[in-house]
Amino acid sequence: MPSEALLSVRDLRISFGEVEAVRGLTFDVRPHEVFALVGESGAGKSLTARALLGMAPRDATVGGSVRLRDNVDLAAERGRRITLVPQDALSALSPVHPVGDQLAAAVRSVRRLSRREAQARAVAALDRVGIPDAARRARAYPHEYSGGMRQRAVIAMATVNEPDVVVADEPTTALDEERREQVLRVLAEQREAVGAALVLVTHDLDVVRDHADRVLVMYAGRAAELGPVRQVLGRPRAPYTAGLLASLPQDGPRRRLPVLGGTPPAPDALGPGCAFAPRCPLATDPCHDREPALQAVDGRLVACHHAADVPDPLRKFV
Ligand SMILES: Nc1ncnc2c1ncn2[C@@H]1O[C@H](COP(=O)(O)OP(=O)(O)OP(=O)(O)O)[C@@H](O)[C@H]1O
Repeated sequence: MPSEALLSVRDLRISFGEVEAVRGLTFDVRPHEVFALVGESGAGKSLTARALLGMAPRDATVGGSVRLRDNVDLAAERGRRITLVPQDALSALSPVHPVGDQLAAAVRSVRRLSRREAQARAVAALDRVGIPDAARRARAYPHEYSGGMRQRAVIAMATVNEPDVVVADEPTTALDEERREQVLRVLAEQREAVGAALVLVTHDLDVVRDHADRVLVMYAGRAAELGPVRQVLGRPRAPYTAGLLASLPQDGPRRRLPVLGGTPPAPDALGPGCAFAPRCPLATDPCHDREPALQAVDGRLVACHHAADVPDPLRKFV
């Protein structure tokens, strides 16, 4: 896998007034990889994902930098070299235009093509994502699509212009389990077909394990652990990652053990120490006093004073 970064994020900070919700993230997204952002609700995943597209909320102050290779302007490349698959497909589609017209408009926004040519590309894109009878369905409106079909249409929209990076923000949250798998499969197929990298935002470690190459585990707006999925999930070095892993079902997809007690802190209630310390079984005095820096341990980066002591999660934390 080429190591030159496609997208470089340096010391990304996103704040609302005095409150910092994303607190200094640094990472690269490499060509063709699937890079997962994982963490509990409120960790800052969506804010980070949006910042990658230059789409932070209006009232947010954004510090640090996000750069695409070649140093091009992110906002200008949104929809072209970097695209979004949002959580809620309806929000990405206009209710007043047929789906095919919306795709054709996306095509014509970056290529000089006739309406007919763009429409043909739109139908082909819908066909590729598995919309049955695509030529007819292209003339239908979003409300005439099922939830799974809408999400696939949004994937078609995000990949039709063959971007370098697709950012998918919890693309399957609104779907039932069967459709979830279908949509993830379609997303993987389309990403491969156009040769894009994928930034996949999820709170689900099963999805990370099955679909991602590298993972950034976020906690309270910071990186807890960052590295190849096999290393990070195979032998976590951040107690937070270990706790998340131990919460995975042991004998069936529906059972989640309540291993990680407590809830993440609100961004306006952080103390001087490690944000995870109040929930961490390994926490000692230094953890409450000073935030750990990211350090390289065992082929990944970890922010933990006890990175070297984190036990096998499934023995110790359950
Ligand atoms: N517009 C906003 N104004 C103020 N605070 C915000 C705003 N948007 C997000 N936040 C805060 O920033 C933090 C991170 O939010 P974000 O949506 O990125 O979390 P997340 O990890 O994506 O969670 P979820 O899985 O629930 O979507 C949260 O505490 C949230 O309350």
